[in-house]
Amino acid sequence: MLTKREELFGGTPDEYLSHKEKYENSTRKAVILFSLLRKIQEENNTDLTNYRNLLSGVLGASISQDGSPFGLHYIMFMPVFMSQADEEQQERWLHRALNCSIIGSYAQTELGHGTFIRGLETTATYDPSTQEFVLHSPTLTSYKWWPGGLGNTANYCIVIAQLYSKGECHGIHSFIVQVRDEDTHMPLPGIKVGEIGVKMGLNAVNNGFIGFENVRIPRTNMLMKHAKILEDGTYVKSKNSKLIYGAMVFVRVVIVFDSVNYLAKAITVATRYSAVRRQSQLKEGEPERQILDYVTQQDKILTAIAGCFAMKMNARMLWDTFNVINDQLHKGNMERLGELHALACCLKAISTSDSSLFTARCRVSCGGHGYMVSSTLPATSALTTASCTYEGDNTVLLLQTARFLLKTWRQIDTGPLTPTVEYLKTVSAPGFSYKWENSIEGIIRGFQIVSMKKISSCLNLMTAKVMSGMSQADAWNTISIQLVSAGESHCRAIVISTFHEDMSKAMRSMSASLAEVMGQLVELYAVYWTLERLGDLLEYTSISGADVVKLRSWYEELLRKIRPNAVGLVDAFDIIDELLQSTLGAYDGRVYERLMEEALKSPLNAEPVNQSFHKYLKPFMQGKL
Ligand SMILES: CCCCCCCCCC(=O)SCCNC(=O)CCNC(=O)[C@H](O)C(C)(C)COP(=O)(O)OP(=O)(O)OC[C@H]1O[C@@H](n2cnc3c(N)ncnc32)[C@H](O)[C@@H]1OP(=O)(O)O
Ligand SMILES: Cc1cc2nc3c(=O)[nH]c(=O)nc-3n(C[C@H](O)[C@H](O)[C@H](O)COP(=O)(O)OP(=O)(O)OC[C@H]3O[C@@H](n4cnc5c(N)ncnc54)[C@H](O)[C@@H]3O)c2cc1C
Repeated sequence: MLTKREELFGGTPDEYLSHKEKYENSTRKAVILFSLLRKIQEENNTDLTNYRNLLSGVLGASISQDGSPFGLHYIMFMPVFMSQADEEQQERWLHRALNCSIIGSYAQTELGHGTFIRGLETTATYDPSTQEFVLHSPTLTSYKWWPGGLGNTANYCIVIAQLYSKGECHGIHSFIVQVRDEDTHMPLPGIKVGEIGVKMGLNAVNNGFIGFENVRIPRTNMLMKHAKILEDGTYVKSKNSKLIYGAMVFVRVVIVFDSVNYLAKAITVATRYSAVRRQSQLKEGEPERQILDYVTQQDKILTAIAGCFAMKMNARMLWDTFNVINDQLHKGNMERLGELHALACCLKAISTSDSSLFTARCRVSCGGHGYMVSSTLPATSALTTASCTYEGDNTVLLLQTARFLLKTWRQIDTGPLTPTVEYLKTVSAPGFSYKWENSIEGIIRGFQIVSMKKISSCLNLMTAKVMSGMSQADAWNTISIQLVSAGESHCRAIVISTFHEDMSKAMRSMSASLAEVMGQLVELYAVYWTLERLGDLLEYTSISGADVVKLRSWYEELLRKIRPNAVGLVDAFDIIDELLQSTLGAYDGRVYERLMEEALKSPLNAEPVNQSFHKYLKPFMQGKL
């Protein structure tokens, strides 16, 4: 009798399963895991606060490196319900979703549209004679494409469609639609649903497509917490049209935590392997060195560790900010919605692009063995690059942040600013003077000045172009590279200052030795990004060549100091081997034995001579083909 653990982590490695077998196996494992999660849920009432803990349980423990067919059910279907459905609808469906007696997905993106959601083509036309909506996919490009779990798993999904009533279009709204029979799982009439095929990664997520041929759903299937359609077809608008976007903000907040989880896996593998792997002699005649002793290796990996800790603290800040503002939104106070959207956008963009960049570095830092699927680094790389696209393409999200920053800058003199942007006022105040200094505080100030000057320069450029006769939209597009850069600089200033402030607070309750190591990570992160963004700092601050020389030695000194604690730092993530799923990163360090053990599991090693020898090779080599 297999234990739960063996059931979850045993069997043929996913990499040797067919696409279909991989899905079936991940569904089998998901059912085991989510039955356990369902038990946890039954012990606690689940609202948005502890919902995130539950969700990070889902994400952190998503046991297959290829994701899970139930992921979207937890990540979007339920949060959208909690934020967009009215009391009666939550009563009707939420409990069933929470105990997984229905499995949902979230269908927004279409073949033809992902970013520009106001351009979505799926329609929901209200028919007052039957008090129903008619859902329809008018074109091939209107087919929903990408929704996780929709291919073969979900029997319900939330569909985002253009709402028409009395001949008028009221824009995109959310609808709950049953897509498969709850008993037979057959697609319901008028519904064409399937799976989109093999992807670069996440091949257990079961991303699907769906098209509607005049499918009728009751009026009360429109999620009506904000906007409504009355029985006679009267449209009641939402207090704020942007509230429909709310779920995307929540998921972006979760993605920041998720990018930390993925990066923690990659650096655990790369760091442990770099402590085990010995290669080359530093001095003639000496034994070969641990590759972690090479400063170039430390440059790749220790900066990733610092980045992981930095983003973890910023994820917590974002979650706290989300909760504060979400409470205000529930009370009808929309004042900080724009700030929350801008913060969620830039932190989602920067956390995922950093995670993708550092994970790719971890892969190459492990040489050829880092290219083995059994190292888990290729799959983690495929995961992190996907996160730069889903829940909003990173470029587009940084432009959203820039849009908010320009609006803020235009109003800089009209009153106090909200917390995440009040530094703009400080560093632009008359009489504010600043001279570069090689210190954490000096670096934070420097990044804040760069951000402020970029935003100000973008606004001046936009104004000049519009004054010269260019349209607002063309001026925006012309300088959009600088707008993205302004969004990134703003985010980097926030990440460094949050890491420094929150870590300084945490260090007060640490032992002196631990506090020293944590302080070194903060310095390493700040100095690394200073050296990475030297161009901006030279353009907008008084940093000098002499400062840069000193920064470089400071950086190298930090790598030397952190090196002895590198393995201890990643062990602190405490990722069990079954979740790490890595021949290179397993806790026992038996790298070579594990590589060989995994290789022997390859079906190609089941027999000494593969059948292709007799069918192809031998006749070929004998000139008979
Ligand atoms: C956890 C990880 C596991 C894996 C899970 C994978 C899940 C993936 C699931 C998905 O991918 S679901 C699909 C996700 N799709 C997107 O994120 C689409 C991205 N596109 C957009 O969000 C919008 O199209 C975009 C913001 C880019 C532009 O929309 P609009 O053209 O309506 O906005 P516009 O730029 O004109 O701005 C209109 C106003 O809305 C505001 N706004 C836009 N999005 C908002 C938002 N989300 N929240 C609050 N406000 C928002 C914006 O700030 C602005 O306010 P102001 O007028 O006051 O300046
Ligand atoms: C693994 C994965 C899972 C997903 N899961 C889901 C899901 O469950 N449900 C769902 O609804 N969707 C899902 N998606 C879809 C995802 O949300 C979209 O892919 C994403 O929103 C980007 O849209 P797009 O693919 O149409 O890219 P596009 O918007 O076409 O972007 C392509 C390029 O155009 C650029 N671009 C687009 N608009 C602008 C602009 N205004 N200014 C400047 N540049 C621009 C982008 O920067 C990018 O470089 C998933 C995607 C992936 C990869």
